[in-house]
Amino acid sequence: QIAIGVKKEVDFAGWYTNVLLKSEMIDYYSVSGCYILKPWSYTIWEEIQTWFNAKIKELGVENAYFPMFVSQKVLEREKDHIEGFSPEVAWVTRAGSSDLEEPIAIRPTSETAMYPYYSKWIQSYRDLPLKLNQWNSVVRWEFKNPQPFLRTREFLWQEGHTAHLTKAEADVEVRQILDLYRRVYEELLAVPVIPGIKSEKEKFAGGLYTTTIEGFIPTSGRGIQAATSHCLGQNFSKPEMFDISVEDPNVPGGKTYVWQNSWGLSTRTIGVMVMTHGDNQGLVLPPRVASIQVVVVPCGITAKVNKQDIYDACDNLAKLLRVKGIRSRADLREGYTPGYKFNDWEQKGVPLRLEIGPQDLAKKQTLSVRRDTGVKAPIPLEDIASSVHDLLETIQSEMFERAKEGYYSRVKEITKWDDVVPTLDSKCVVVMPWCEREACEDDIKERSGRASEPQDERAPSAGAKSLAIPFDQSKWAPIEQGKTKCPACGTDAKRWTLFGRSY
Ligand SMILES: O=C1CCCN[C@@H]1CCCn1cnc2cc(F)c(F)cc2c1=O
Ligand SMILES: [Mg+2]
Repeated sequence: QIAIGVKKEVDFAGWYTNVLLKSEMIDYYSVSGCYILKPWSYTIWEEIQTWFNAKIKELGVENAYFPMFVSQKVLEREKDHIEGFSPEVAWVTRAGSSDLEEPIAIRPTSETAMYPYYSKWIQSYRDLPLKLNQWNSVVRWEFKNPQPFLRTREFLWQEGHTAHLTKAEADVEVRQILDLYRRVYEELLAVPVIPGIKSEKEKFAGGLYTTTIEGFIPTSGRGIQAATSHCLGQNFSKPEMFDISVEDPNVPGGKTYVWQNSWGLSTRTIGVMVMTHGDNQGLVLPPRVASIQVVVVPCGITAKVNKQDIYDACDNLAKLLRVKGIRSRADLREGYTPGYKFNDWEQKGVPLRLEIGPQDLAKKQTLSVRRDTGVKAPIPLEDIASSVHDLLETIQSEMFERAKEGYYSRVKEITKWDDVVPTLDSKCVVVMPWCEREACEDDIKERSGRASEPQDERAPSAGAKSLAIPFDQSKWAPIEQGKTKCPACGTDAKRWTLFGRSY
């Protein structure tokens, strides 16, 4: 079987779907914009779920499940919350041959499904904080061209919805969750992200503020929103919305509306990981989430050697590693050459291959081959489990270091407008001292839409939008309030802000 067939840097979109198909992560599905998640990708989602579930339960979050159907009058409770989104809402209008009395929406997110019941359940401040999460799928009938994991009409995610007595409590939790999201990317997927706050234009309009972790795909030079954690303020608890209030413990007879957060992380995680680490041989999996971390392959089988000895050695090695908690398999398939097997497992992104041939057996060693760098090194079978464990740790951290370099080397500090479009056209993101005025952001999007040199009209490069105002401003020179000017509009700059083309 040929390798991926297209090169990552030549045809990124084609490379991406080929990698997903040849590694058996997905299969296409008969409804457009939907994909089948096969075990090779679903096991990654399970790994993320296991880790994240344990962490949110430490924060006192409990899992629950709300129905996927939302009645029209509930979904459209607050016109302005929903109006921008209504084209994406999918509706059930018929059952069998009979039309429904009134259409029922399939949840695109669950605020409107959940909050009428938050109102019913939360009566006293003793009922706070209420912290529920659900693992489910949501449907958004997007019309932009779909991309597996990144933009699909149904996707898996978790959505957390919490209610607090005070803003201070809500503010703390927003950041606790955002940091868990950062850790999912950086510690499990070896993908670097930049945490920050969204601009007024980019935030969730129904909320008070949106915090985000921003990823970056060097091959396309585009930013990508990796996960979000919103403070909704009292926007959804106020009387004209869902009326979620408790008697105020500090004001006798007083009533206070609860402060809410909502936060989400989706299977977009998997797409970002594939794009970040994949190469022209296919998928490259971070060991931490690989369902098979080590594959052991018998080599050098000829008529002259005792095949069974080699097979037994491979089988025993794989078993020994499994006993030590390393997810390993021996590939003892008959009728396939070692080379065929190498290619197979390289396409599937298995982080480490161990070869055993007659010479290896004689020298009591195995030849290790790293998927991320291709580096080969003999390892003594003595103490093999701890050697392999250490090597997998090294692979994980070096994948992360390389991805960090790929991201941060493409974040360009800009203080003059003329450098913005050329920076975007060179597949980098801009970080600039920005005024944070919404009119300025609209202007930047407009002015950065046209590339600096005439481009193929069919694919005019989309304008830049603000990605995040990083929480950590210490990476750049302090902005002198009242002195440093916004390169786009010349008014006083407030904070360094990331701008870029994005998914
Ligand atoms: O982003 C999150 C995290 C998890 C919980 N929800 C929040 C806000 C979701 C914002 N959003 C995002 N997309 C939507 C699409 C729709 F079709 C629709 F009716 C509503 C929405 C919508 O409210
Ligand atoms: Mg959307």
